[in-house]
Amino acid sequence: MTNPTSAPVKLAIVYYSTYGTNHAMAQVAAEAARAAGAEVRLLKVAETAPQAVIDTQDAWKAQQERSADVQTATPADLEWADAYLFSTPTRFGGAASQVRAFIDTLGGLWATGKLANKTFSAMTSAQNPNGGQETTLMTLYTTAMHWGAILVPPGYTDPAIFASGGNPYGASVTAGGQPLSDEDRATIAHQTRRLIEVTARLNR
Ligand SMILES: Cc1cc2nc3c(=O)[nH]c(=O)nc-3n(C[C@H](O)[C@H](O)[C@H](O)COP(=O)(O)O)c2cc1C
Repeated sequence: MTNPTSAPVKLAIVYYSTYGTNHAMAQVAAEAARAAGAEVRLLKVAETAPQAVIDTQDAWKAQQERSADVQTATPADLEWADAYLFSTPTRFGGAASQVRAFIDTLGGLWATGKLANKTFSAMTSAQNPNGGQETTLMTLYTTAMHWGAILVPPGYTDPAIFASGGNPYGASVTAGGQPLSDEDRATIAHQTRRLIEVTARLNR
């Protein structure tokens, strides 16, 4: 557990979600992080798809409305935080371009060393159980290494990971429009608590 006498860990949860899966994953993480004593900013990245395209899909439009009140991530949020948890749909084996577009705004922070020594963990979802979750997570961890981040993947540090597909790189939901399973929720909560705990130790 985190040390109650130290300052709370500041966690930025940064996600993109077209249909709601990664939004739900981010919400589970936020709940777990707050329960672990962290100060949390739950942040979506800006949409980059044209509204005319979004309007052709009811499910995409519905998710846009559900997340209307969620703050949009800015570089200042990453400067504020000392821990980052990213969550993105898998797109052809990589992160959604909306997430990459946000990452591409971070050059200034990187150049001034403001992304260094932050902790970093990542989650994803894909339509298929072997649809590229691991490669997506690796692309995000590769980016975090360029920042000088301290990677905090879950590994096999909790039985919940085995029950939800056994991905040691990060929570990986098989997305079919269904609500998150209890197993997925437990894995996300564990990954988040571990990120908070490791960050708290570093902060001490
Ligand atoms: C352009 C595009 C590419 C995708 N590529 C993959 C893929 O490579 N493998 C896979 O299993 N699912 C793929 N999917 C399905 C998404 O991963 C799935 O819709 C997403 O995980 C749902 O997350 P969300 O509800 O947060 O949007 C793709 C979807 C889109 C729109």
